[in-house]
Amino acid sequence: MLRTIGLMSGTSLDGVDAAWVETDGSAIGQIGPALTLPYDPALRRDLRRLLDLAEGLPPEDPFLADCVRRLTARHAEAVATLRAEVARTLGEEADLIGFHGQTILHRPQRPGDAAPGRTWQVGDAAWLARDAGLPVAFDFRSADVAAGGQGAPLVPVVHAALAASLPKPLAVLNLGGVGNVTWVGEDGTLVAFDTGPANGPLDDWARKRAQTDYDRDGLLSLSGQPDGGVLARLLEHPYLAAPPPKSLDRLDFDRALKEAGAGELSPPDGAATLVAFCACCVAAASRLLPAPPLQWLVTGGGRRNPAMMRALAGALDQPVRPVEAVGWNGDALEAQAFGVLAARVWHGLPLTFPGTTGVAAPLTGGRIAGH
Ligand SMILES: Nc1ncnc2c1ncn2[C@@H]1O[C@H](COP(=O)(O)OP(=O)(O)OP(=O)(O)O)[C@@H](O)[C@H]1O
Ligand SMILES: CC(=O)N[C@H]1[C@@H]2OC[C@@H](O2)[C@@H](O)[C@@H]1O[C@H](C)C(=O)O
Repeated sequence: MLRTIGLMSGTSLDGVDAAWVETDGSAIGQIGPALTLPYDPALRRDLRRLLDLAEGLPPEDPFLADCVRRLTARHAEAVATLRAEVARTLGEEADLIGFHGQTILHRPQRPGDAAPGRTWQVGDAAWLARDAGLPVAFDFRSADVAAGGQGAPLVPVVHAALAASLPKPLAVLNLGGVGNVTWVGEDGTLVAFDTGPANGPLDDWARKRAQTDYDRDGLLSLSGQPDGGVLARLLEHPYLAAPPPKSLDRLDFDRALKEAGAGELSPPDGAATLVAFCACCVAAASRLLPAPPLQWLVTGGGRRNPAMMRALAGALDQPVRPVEAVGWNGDALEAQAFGVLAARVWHGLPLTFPGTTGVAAPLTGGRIAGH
């Protein structure tokens, strides 16, 4: 087994998650410590700006280069801190790093698109490999997009490995900036796709209208009422009923939100409407699954929002529980997954599947720096 450190900087731009896990890419051995290093407000703001600029940005843009340098340095700090913790608590080292980087643009090919798809994760893997003195697996998504796949989600294969002994069918719901679901059938069949926006628009709303980074503990949304009209207009979005495979950019619903009139609501009602919309997106996703799951296990920061968990319980017909109910760590899961995916890159195992990204056949991907 390889001793991996997985690193994930998700679409909510709140910081980098790092986790240590022993794995051969298929089985998961010892699970070690995990941590999150938050980004300082300036880096958060600049990464958010990068998302808006990404489309026309040349790779050598100096603002981009500066963001990449600061982002990579924070990842290196996370690696060093976690390695010290692993040495102290387990007496272990690491063999391999899995470095997702920061997605700044995600536009896989959609039906009818003339242009080829594109997905862009930034981060300096070669620099990180030199700094850590370890090989670094990176660029997990582009081979899949180049082969006509969605390039996301990637974590389902790891959800399935973790869920090996749980009753099926099972749904794992990740509520990060964007939401995504993994459905695992009784025979191991995997179906996975992005459900819709999750915390991304809610974070933007909280920042713009309530001067807070996010809807902490659901306080803002719990004090408002969803607006039926705005919600009904949002629910007409064709993404929701479209069959998988499908995936989203962090900003894909911004225009729809504006056109639906979400911006005119009061801060609490706007937040309540965004929470309700996220839950309705998940309910729409549930109608696209091959069979109803026995339960929904919720991971990602959204599970910490009581308003979100309440809305989900109301919108879904099956029990909804945080992943901690089955002993997983919902703050570390994505980082652990990128450790496992790094081992898969190392061993040349497929990362993506027809049921996850829509590639024609299981496909390998990723590259290794510092090897
Ligand atoms: N206590 C809390 N109350 C409400 N919301 C919370 C709380 N803690 C975290 N969140 C939400 O979770 C978000 C972070 O979630 P997470 O770390 O899963 O996202 P991510 O990994 O960046 O995104 P993605 O999975 O889309 O890549 C925060 O931006 C915030 O909106
Ligand atoms: C392009 C990209 O970075 N997508 C992320 C994003 O955040 C959640 C959702 O959208 C998911 O599809 C994906 O991340 C997880 C880690 C995945 O690939 O499984």
